[in-house]
Amino acid sequence: MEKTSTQKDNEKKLAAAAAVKFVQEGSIVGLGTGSSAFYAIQEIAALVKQGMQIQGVATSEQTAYLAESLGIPVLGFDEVHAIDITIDGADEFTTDRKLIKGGGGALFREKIVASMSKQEIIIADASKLVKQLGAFTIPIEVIPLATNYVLQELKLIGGSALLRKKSGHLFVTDNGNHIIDADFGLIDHPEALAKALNNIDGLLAHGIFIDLATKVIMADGDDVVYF
Ligand SMILES: O=C[C@H](O)[C@H](O)[C@H](O)COP(=O)(O)O
Repeated sequence: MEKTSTQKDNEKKLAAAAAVKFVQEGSIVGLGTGSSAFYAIQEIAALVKQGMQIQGVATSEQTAYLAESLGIPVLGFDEVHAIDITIDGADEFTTDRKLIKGGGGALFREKIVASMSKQEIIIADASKLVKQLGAFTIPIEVIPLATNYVLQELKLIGGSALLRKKSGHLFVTDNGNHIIDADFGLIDHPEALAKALNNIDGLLAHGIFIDLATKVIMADGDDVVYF
């Protein structure tokens, strides 16, 4: 039976609390984007209130605003060279920690932050666990002038692709770009697809994350499972 949104929220909260236990005094912490990361940010803010020295790096403008409003000092990308630990969500993950991210359109900054992080912890409710990636379409950030070219190239490699809209207008990312949601069906070879996508000019980033997550923490009911 499909869990209610309250049950899913409880799982997100539980996973977030488990992840925040890995945050240490003096850390630079990557702050994810989305409804799961929201709970981690609340927990991190509570640590800051208790006097723990933590500085954040935000994966989106929305997260930067939330973190600052909760009292977490936020550093700019130009102020950091490495991030100790990042806590972020995902749209899908497999037990070998391959992910699809970017449902909220924050994938580019999320990928940069993940790449800069010594530990990238993904938190998720149990609905995000899949045997094979691809039921969730792959978000792709595209430089606006290259949109038609990238749409054509995606078709050539077998994807059906749609430009994301929000309230009737093209979705614009924090970086001033657009998002294409590409459907390749269930993905047999995520590494090969990630490589093919990386080769398309004008495609800034895609939501397949491989070899970036060092841990996935999933809550299923009251149980916390580590991958
Ligand atoms: O762009 C958004 C991010 O990749 C999110 O981490 C992802 O969409 C999961 O979000 P949520 O925790 O709200 O399901």
